[in-house]
Amino acid sequence: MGSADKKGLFIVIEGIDGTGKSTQAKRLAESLREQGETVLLDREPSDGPFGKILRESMTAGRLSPDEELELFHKDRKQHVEDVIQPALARGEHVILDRYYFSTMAYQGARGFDVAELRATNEAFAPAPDLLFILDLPVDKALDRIGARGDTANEFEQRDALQFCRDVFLSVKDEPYAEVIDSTPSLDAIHEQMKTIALQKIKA
Ligand SMILES: Nc1ncnc2c1ncn2[C@@H]1O[C@H](COP(=O)(O)OP(=O)(O)O)[C@@H](O)[C@H]1O
Ligand SMILES: Cc1cn([C@H]2C[C@H](O)[C@@H](COP(=O)(O)OP(=O)(O)O)O2)c(=O)[nH]c1=O
Repeated sequence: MGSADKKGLFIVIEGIDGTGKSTQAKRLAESLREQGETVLLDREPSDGPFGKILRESMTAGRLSPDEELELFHKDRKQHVEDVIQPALARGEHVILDRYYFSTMAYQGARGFDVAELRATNEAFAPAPDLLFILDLPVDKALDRIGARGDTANEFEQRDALQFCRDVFLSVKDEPYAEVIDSTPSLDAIHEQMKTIALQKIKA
């Protein structure tokens, strides 16, 4: 398949659990397709072999930090080479629900150096053209996913999610980053993201 004369737009949506990433990613893909755009909607961990092992580990029992990080990198390398870059080259827009900023956040929360994680990933994973950072106070996000567990777990979970929220916000000054306050309604947020994405596509 030859490459298109214009590369697709690489759009990434990040944020802590419960900020609305999956919901908004689907809505945005639908809206862009209604505008006649060709869109690949995807996620990380991916549906590839390494991503499957990672997803299984989320219910079967978390892997060690080192094993988990290695798998996220293997998953992303394969995902970038086999899925993301070929789609962009065909002129398709890619909307990705989580990317290496989640590695910086969640594996950073497990003790890895955030700047090092960023450098390692950017050595093989292209920066997005547009990064939506969905932002919400941790307690509101937890309410949305009904994840108010027992107090011990909750405090630990809240601390980790606050760390993740701060990591996502740490890249807000990048030219490709847009922080989206995720307090308003689903529809209001969708309209905001659709407007920004269409402006970039038409530019
Ligand atoms: N802006 C919003 N207002 C109210 N509820 C929301 C909003 N965005 C998402 N939700 C709800 O919060 C929950 C988590 O949404 P989801 O898209 O799965 O978040 P994420 O993928 O970031 O974990 C879902 O029940 C969804 O309907
Ligand atoms: C992409 C990525 C996800 N994750 C974590 C975040 C999520 O808790 C988990 C699975 O992602 P996801 O399916 O998006 O979970 P949720 O819908 O609950 O947000 O994987 C990492 O730890 N590192 C990464 O690099």
